[in-house]
Amino acid sequence: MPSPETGASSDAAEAAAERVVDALAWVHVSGRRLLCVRTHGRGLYYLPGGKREPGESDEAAVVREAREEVGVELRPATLRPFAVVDEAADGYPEGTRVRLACYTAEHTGEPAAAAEIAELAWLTGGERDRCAPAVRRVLDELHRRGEVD
Ligand SMILES: Nc1nc2c([nH]c(=O)n2[C@H]2C[C@H](O)[C@@H](COP(=O)(O)OP(=O)(O)OP(=O)(O)O)O2)c(=O)[nH]1
Repeated sequence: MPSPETGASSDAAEAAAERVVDALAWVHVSGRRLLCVRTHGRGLYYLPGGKREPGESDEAAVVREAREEVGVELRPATLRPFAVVDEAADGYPEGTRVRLACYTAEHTGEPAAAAEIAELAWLTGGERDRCAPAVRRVLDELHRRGEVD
């Protein structure tokens, strides 16, 4: 049976872990717009992505999430880190952050809503308010670089 001290510290570790959502996302621009997804039941747009499964690498996780959410195959050899964004997590209790490791990658297939995705949207910088905070940061950077309208 764990001692009270062990119990307390593991509770604290659990609480701390819950305040940061560690996730990955695929950044894909086409026609000067950023590919975004909206999950069923949510109002704001996300980047296609999600959390790693236990023991999964970033590369494997982003490839899997792109396949599950938008039905495309990323080419692992072309994965490049774009940015790691630390922002308020959407859909979690106040104070929760998302640490979103964003990657670009070439792909095959045409993005289409799959699994829990209600719809896709191709967004410009002017549509940033429709996005979760982490996506606003990515859109702002792409707009600043002149890659999205
Ligand atoms: N994919 C993604 N998640 C984001 C963004 N912004 C943001 O706050 N999040 C938060 C909300 C999501 O619930 C969480 C990502 O994890 P997820 O819940 O989609 O993960 P998952 O696909 O592994 O899903 P699950 O098994 O937990 O249902 O991060 C974003 O731009 N993209």
